[in-house]
Amino acid sequence: MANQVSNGSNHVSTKPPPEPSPLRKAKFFQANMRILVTGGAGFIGSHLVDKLMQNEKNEVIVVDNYFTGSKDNLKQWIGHPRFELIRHDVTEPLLVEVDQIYHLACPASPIFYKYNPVKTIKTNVIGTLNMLGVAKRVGARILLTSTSEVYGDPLVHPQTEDYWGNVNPIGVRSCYDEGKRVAETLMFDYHRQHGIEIRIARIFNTYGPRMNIDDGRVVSNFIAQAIRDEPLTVQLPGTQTRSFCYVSDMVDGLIRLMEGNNTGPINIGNPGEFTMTELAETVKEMINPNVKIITVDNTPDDPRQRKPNITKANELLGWEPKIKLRDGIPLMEEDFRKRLEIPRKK
Ligand SMILES: NC(=O)c1ccc[n+]([C@@H]2O[C@H](COP(=O)([O-])OP(=O)(O)OC[C@H]3O[C@@H](n4cnc5c(N)ncnc54)[C@H](O)[C@@H]3O)[C@@H](O)[C@H]2O)c1
Ligand SMILES: O=c1ccn([C@@H]2O[C@H](COP(=O)(O)OP(=O)(O)O[C@H]3OC[C@@H](O)[C@H](O)[C@H]3O)[C@@H](O)[C@H]2O)c(=O)[nH]1
Repeated sequence: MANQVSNGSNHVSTKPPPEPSPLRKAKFFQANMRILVTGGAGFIGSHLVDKLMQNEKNEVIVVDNYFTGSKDNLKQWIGHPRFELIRHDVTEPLLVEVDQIYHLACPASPIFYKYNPVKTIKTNVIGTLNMLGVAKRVGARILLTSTSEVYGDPLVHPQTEDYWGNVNPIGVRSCYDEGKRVAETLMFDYHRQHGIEIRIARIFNTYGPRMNIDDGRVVSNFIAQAIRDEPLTVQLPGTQTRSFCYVSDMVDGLIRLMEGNNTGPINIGNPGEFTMTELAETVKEMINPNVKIITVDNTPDDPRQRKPNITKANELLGWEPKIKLRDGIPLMEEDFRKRLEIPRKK
């Protein structure tokens, strides 16, 4: 008889195996990895979302309160069947079922994180506790975007991950740097106490297209100033150094860390080190040789030097940055000119 299947016993079934749910054929059901990105409407977050969405097996949920981020950064994904955008503040509890969490939500520019310091520390502490709560409830792996600011004004140079830092606990930057240090502590306590799978990236200064034009960070400031024909404002003394990583390199490093087997903390940054005067001169030379460079007052506790040692990222993740500062600046200039509607002079 057709369709008869014997299982070796006396029982003979005439029924074919059940069809999978018709929902499985729907586009939104094909994902096999659901990923939460907090702060996904921001600068790094939106580039990370772009990369994650390129993989058809990923479904991405962004939560963001739009303090420094914007829906505009995600406009290409809004309405996509594998994408969801939720207006939500991470200081409030969240119930979602996900496999991975990239926890980025936190203002990153010193101007913005100092604007409401109590809110910044709540975001770092309560926000991270809430996201660890999600990870614990659903068994998700969670990656925290910590910062080179956990090294404070570093006395070890370049900075290695085993350096404990030199941080002012009561200064105007503490809401951010101490906030991130507590966030790292919470990550490790949840890991040790509850077995949560954690990943910690210590991100060094990152730049690229989509930064807010008036974000206040140095690369975006200098590029916007050069395009607008305004003096480049080097904060004194100008000899302080930073190391700048292009955003696509950063996103690559974050995904490698999430997918790999190491908890971190791992430095992710570009070791190319520049003084702020050198950066201003480079931007001037590349974008607007007629622009003036002026010096202005600095803010308290500005770190005097910063450069990542990336041996760990290299050995454990096979990662190293590819884009040099001189190759990244023109990519950012193009994006800023488009948004400012100021074309390059012929
Ligand atoms: N860009 C860098 O150079 C750098 C360096 C070190 C660490 N980081 C870290 O990387 C992450 C992303 O930085 P970025 O440069 O993209 O900054 P960003 O300000 O562009 O993005 C942060 C995002 O988080 C959102 N957000 C802030 N508070 C929130 C809250 N309470 N609830 C929900 N959403 C909230 C903002 O609206 C924004 O979309 C941050 O955690 C930052 O500390 C960045
Ligand atoms: O217009 C400006 C702005 C900034 N600066 C200088 O540029 C340097 C870098 O300042 P930024 O504001 O870009 O950034 P910072 O290095 O202070 O903090 C940064 O690094 C670590 C991250 O976690 C933070 O989120 C990020 O903003 C500082 O020495 C600052 O004094 C200028 O010289 N001119």
